[in-house]
Amino acid sequence: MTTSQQLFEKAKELIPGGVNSPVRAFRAVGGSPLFIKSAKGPYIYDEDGRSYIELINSWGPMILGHAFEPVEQAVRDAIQHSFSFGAPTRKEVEMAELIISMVPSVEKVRMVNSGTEATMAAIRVARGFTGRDKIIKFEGCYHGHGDSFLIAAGSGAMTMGVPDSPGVTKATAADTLTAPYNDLAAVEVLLENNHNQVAALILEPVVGNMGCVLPEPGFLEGIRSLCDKHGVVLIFDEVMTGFRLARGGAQERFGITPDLTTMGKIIGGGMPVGAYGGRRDIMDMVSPAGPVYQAGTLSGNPIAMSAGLAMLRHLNDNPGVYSRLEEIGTKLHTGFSNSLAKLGLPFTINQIGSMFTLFMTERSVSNFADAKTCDLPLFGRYFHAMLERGVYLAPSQFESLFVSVALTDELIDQVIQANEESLTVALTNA
Ligand SMILES: Cc1ncc(COP(=O)(O)O)c(C=O)c1O
Ligand SMILES: N[C@H](C=O)CCC(=O)O
Repeated sequence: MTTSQQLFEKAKELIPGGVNSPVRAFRAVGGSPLFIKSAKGPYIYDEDGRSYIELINSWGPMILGHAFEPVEQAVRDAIQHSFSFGAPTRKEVEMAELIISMVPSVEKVRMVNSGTEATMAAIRVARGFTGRDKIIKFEGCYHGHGDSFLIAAGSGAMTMGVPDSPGVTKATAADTLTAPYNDLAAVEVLLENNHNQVAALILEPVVGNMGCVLPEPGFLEGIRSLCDKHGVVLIFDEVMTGFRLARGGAQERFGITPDLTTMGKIIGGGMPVGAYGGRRDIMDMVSPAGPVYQAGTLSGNPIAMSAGLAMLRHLNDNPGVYSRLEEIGTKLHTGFSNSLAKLGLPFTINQIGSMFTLFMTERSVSNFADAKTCDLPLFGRYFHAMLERGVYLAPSQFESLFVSVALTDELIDQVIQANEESLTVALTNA
C-alpha cells in the first residue's frame, strides 16, 4: 500500500467517505485519492514523494502557481499581528476598494468565508430587496452547498449522482426553478409562469461545474434583458471565473453588468474567502445598513485578507498574466485537438482562457444534458493514465481544469504528450 492509500483507509474510519469534500474521494474515477503533502509553482507533491503537474490548482485559487512568493510573504507578515480580531481592520477597507476597482458592477462588497456563503447571502439579499421568494438556476450549475442550490446541481453533486440532495426541504426545492443552460426560451417561460414571484436568477457566466461550458452568443445579453423586463436580480456567480477570465471576471470579458456578483477562490489567494457585492441600492439592504441579516465571526479575517490582497494586487498590476493564461489555454487546446485528430477521436474540447475541459463525447457540449452523454468509464481510465504520467487532473468529467501561469511551455508540451498517450491507453484498455 502507498502512504496515500494507508491514509485514505484511516481517513474513511474518521471522516465521511474519507474526505472533507466529496469530489476528492476519486469515486468517479475509481482508485484511491492522492494525499497531498506540499506544492510549489506548477507542481504538487503527494505523501509518497511523487510530483505531478498541476491542472486543478486547488479548484482555481492558485492562478499564479502554488506558494507564490508575494502571497507567502504577505501571510508571513500578517501572522505577526495575531490571527483574528473579530473587529474591523484596515485590510478589509483595502480589499473592498480593490475589488470595487477591479470588478465593473461592484459598488459595495461584503466579505465572507467561502463561495457557498457568498451565494447563500446573495439570494437572501435579492429576496429581501424584491420581496419575492423564488429563484432561477440552471441545470448543472453549482453554486455551493446551500439548500436552494442543491437542485439539479453540478460539480460533486452531479459526480456523486445526487444533483437533488436529500435533506433539502420540499418547500425550499419548490422555490428553486431550473432551466437548461443556454436556453433563453425556457427562462422566459419560467418567468412568465411565475410572474412577479422570482427574486433572482443566478448563473455561472461561464460554467465550470459540468465541465467547462461557454455561454452561446446572445445568451448572457438575453438573460440580462429578461431580468430587466421582469424585475429580477441578476446574480453572476463568479466564484470560478472571477479574476480568472479577465481582471474583472466574466462580466468584463463579455461586457454584461449583473446586479450582484459572488466571488471566492482567487480572492483569498488560497485561504478560505468569499465575497458578494454589486449595486449600492441592493447591497445597502445588508445588515447593519439594512434589514437583511448576514454575519460571520471570521469574515474579513486578517490573514485571509492579506493573502487575497497580495494575489489581487499582483493580478491588477500585471495584465500580462491574463495574456499568458490565454496563450497557455490556446496552446493546450491546439495540442489536445491535434491529438484527437491524429487518433481519430471526435471528442469535444471547451476552452476559454485558462478554463478547459476535454469531454469524452461526440456531442458539442452546451448544457447539462450534453455533458451527461460523456463516456465516464473511459474518462476514469484516461484520468489514471494521466496520473501515471505525472499530470494531476480533476477526478471527474464534470469539472473544468484550471491552468496557472506557472505552467511553462515545456510543461505544456509534456501535458500534451501525456494526453495523447493516455487517450491511447484508455481506449486500448476498454
Ligand atoms: C461557481 C461556484 N460557486 C460556488 C462555489 C462554492 O464555493 P465554496 O466551495 O468555496 O463554498 C463553487 C465551488 O465550489 C463554484 O465553483
Ligand atoms: N467544483 C467544485 C468547486 O469548484 C469542486 C471543489 C469541491 O467541491 O470540493
